Amino acid sequence: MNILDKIVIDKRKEVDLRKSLIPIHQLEASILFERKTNSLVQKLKASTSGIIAEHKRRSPSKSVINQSLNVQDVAIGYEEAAVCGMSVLTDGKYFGGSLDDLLLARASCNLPLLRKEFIIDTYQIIEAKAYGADVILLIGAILTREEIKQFSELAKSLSLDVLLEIHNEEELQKSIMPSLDMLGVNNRNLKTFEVSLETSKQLSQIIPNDFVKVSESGISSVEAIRALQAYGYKGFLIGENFMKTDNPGVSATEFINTLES
Ligand SMILES: O=C(O)c1ccccc1NCC(=O)[C@H](O)[C@H](O)COP(=O)(O)O
Repeated sequence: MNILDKIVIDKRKEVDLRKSLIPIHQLEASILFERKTNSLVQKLKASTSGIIAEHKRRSPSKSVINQSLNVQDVAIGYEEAAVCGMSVLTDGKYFGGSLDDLLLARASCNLPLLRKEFIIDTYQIIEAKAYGADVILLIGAILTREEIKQFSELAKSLSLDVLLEIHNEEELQKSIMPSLDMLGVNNRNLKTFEVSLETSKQLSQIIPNDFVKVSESGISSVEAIRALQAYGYKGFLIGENFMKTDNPGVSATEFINTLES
């Protein structure tokens, strides 16, 4: 069983519990649910750097990355760095995140916020909007085509952007549909945890140009971004490289300054 299978088994239990504690109508009545969202895809299209900076305390591949920072400071730092958007991991068991992290990030910055989660139920999309997200992630490896359609259409009806993540051609062919905004190629092999930017380079040729292309995971240098830009990538999701430092905002600022110089 790979790590995604394990995560999904736990996630189903977690979502069932959350549903029994907070009914959907309560989420829909929250102040944030009605707010106007901020589009990540528009920011990426207009940007020369395309950085989506992640808040990530730990992960299955790296265990501890940084447990000593608070999410508000990280969000403020990323906004000062002028990143295009912030990704907030909300999974607790494997990544040490929470929906409170999303709420605190929302209260601390005006960046487009991606709820980085293993979405397996429409309930989590309603939650994403109610806790301040502008974008949801859908993972091709854990969803059927019917689920991707249902989930992405619900997200669009709530004015949320949709980032669909793939690891290979099969997931891409299964998932392509007009209700997606961005196609993200994850460079991390979830069986071995090895990262290879070749995955993004190889899959770029078969991603239709209607979608903004995002490269995810294992990006730690400006040279890597320049190489990926040549393959049509407009977005770059970076977690560990910023979060392993004492000040992720400063690290992102230096990175973007180098990239744009
Ligand atoms: O990061 C992991 O170990 C991981 C394991 C299993 C499923 C997902 C995982 N990561 C989620 C992500 O997509 C990354 O946090 C994101 O792309 C940033 O990656 P990085 O820059 O390498 O921290």
